[in-house]
Amino acid sequence: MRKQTAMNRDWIATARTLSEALPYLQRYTGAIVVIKFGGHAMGDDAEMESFARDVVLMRQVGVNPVVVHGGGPMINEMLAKLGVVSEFVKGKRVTDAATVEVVEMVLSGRVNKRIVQAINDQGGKAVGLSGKDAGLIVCDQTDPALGFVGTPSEVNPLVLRQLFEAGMIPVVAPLGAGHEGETFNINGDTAAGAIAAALKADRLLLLTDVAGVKNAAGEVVTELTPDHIRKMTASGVIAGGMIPKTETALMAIEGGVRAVVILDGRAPNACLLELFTDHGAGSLIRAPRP
Ligand SMILES: Nc1ncnc2c1ncn2[C@@H]1O[C@H](COP(=O)(O)OP(=O)(O)O)[C@@H](O)[C@H]1O
Ligand SMILES: CC(=O)N[C@@H](CCC(=O)OP(=O)(O)O)C(=O)O
Repeated sequence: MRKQTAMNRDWIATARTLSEALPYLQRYTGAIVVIKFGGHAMGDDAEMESFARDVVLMRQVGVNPVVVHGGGPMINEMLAKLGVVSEFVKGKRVTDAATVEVVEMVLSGRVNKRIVQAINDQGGKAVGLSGKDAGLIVCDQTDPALGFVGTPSEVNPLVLRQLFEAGMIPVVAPLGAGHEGETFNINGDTAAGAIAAALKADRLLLLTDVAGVKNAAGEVVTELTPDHIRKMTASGVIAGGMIPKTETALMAIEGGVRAVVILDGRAPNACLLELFTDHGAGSLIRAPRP
């Protein structure tokens, strides 16, 4: 008789996880999942590789993933080398004409190409672009006090749909074009939300460096409604970089996205856990069920 060793018990658990994934794989076939990959979630090469594998696996099982990335820490690093200090107001960088040039160079150059390369190294076909390509994101100025910071006013996702049809994975840098030919710096969460709403995505995953949205006691809240978010923001429990994320979640849900999840992108296989297992991860935000 065959004995169950500790090792083959592990294999049985792995097989069970794969089998349990079936209903989720079926649910997400053909689904559009927009993933915001924040600068703080990018971490080291091993974390980047794990993220890229998850994205390639999603595509392999029939999901249409779109990666929209940030890169705030990488912009800070470059600005520091150039001796420029930048200020944030409610999570958005005050961006003058010289700063927007650095922002575009870092986001469309170093950060975008690192992600594209990581996905392609895992056997995916990633295509890097920014919101300025093919009229993807047209912006209005958010507030004159913030300089070249844009709020998406028009999103034309045709180029993304064409890339899906060709089996490719779009990787989008959060920049937009103004009506006068200006380049606008868009907060990565805002850009991801606008793209998710234009695509009426099934899921928007906002990957960051905390396990989810925390309450006043510091515990992660696993399910939130727009109303909870408004109360937690008014009381100051949601602050700093979490504000653009939760604002984005509200906007995306109003715009027709089915649900938004804020989760820790540094946790191994965070996206797969969220999409394909019973466990979920992070904080799920959706409109209350009628
Ligand atoms: N209620 C909250 N729950 C969780 N994080 C919060 C909350 N309020 C503020 N934060 C802060 O928001 C940060 C995430 O935003 P940010 O640093 O801009 O992330 P990213 O670079 O991934 O976009 C967290 O690291 C945390 O310090
Ligand atoms: C207007 C604005 O603040 N733009 C952001 C764009 C990058 C970003 O959003 O990066 P993370 O997601 O890594 O924070 C910035 O300049 O830092």
